[in-house]
Amino acid sequence: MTFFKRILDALSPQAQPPITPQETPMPNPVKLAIVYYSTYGTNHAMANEAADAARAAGAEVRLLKVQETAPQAVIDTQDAWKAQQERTADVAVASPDDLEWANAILFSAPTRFGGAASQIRAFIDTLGGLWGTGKLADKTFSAMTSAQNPNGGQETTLQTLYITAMHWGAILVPPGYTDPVIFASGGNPYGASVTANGEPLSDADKATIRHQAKRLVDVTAKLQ
Ligand SMILES: Cc1cc2nc3c(=O)[nH]c(=O)nc-3n(C[C@H](O)[C@H](O)[C@H](O)COP(=O)(O)O)c2cc1C
Repeated sequence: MTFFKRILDALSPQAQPPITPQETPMPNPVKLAIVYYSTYGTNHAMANEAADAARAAGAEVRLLKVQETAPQAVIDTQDAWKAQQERTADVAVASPDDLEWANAILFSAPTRFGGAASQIRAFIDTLGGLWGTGKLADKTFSAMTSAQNPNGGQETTLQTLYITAMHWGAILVPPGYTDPVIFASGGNPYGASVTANGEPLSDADKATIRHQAKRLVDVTAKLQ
């Protein structure tokens, strides 16, 4: 084989296997921790949708539920709550180590009387050690919520989660009005805000959640 033939062979299309986007590993993938609490399944579905979109955007994702704090005897009195607990028995429970690992964080929590469910606040209250050693600073952060009513307190829930993230020194990445899908799902610029009515997520809600998750990954990648 001549020298030139060897060069031509090496450059021929057959010598180079086609590279598909799935096969191209990101050199430095965004590490996203999606931390949710869900009594009945809405925020779990939101977290799943966000995880799917974030992975499609190239992120390495940990999908994590927070530890339930309600007594089992109380959960057992509600079939829907118990069913959700059983459905998600295999989902890993979030720990401070997961937030230390992540460089992007997405919270999803139900609205309770205008604030985030106490289960997610209880997880937040375990983060003092990380915060105290500066390990929560400089991570990107975004938040999602649901409430039974269209104006049942979603905005205050998201704002209080963002206030917490500001105490960490996080970089807030709300969706704002960066895409028309935000308007179609109610127009909340702070984050995806589902009206929890027992129905599956609407296409408009899914589109907003996917946009928010992808934007979080894209902005984090630019900052890396
Ligand atoms: C104790 C409690 C307080 C709630 N407070 C509100 C509220 O202030 N406004 C509202 O619209 N829905 C309220 N809800 C409804 C929850 O927001 C709803 O159940 C939740 O968004 C469903 O999310 P999940 O399916 O992920 O649990 C409340 C529910 C509970 C159990």
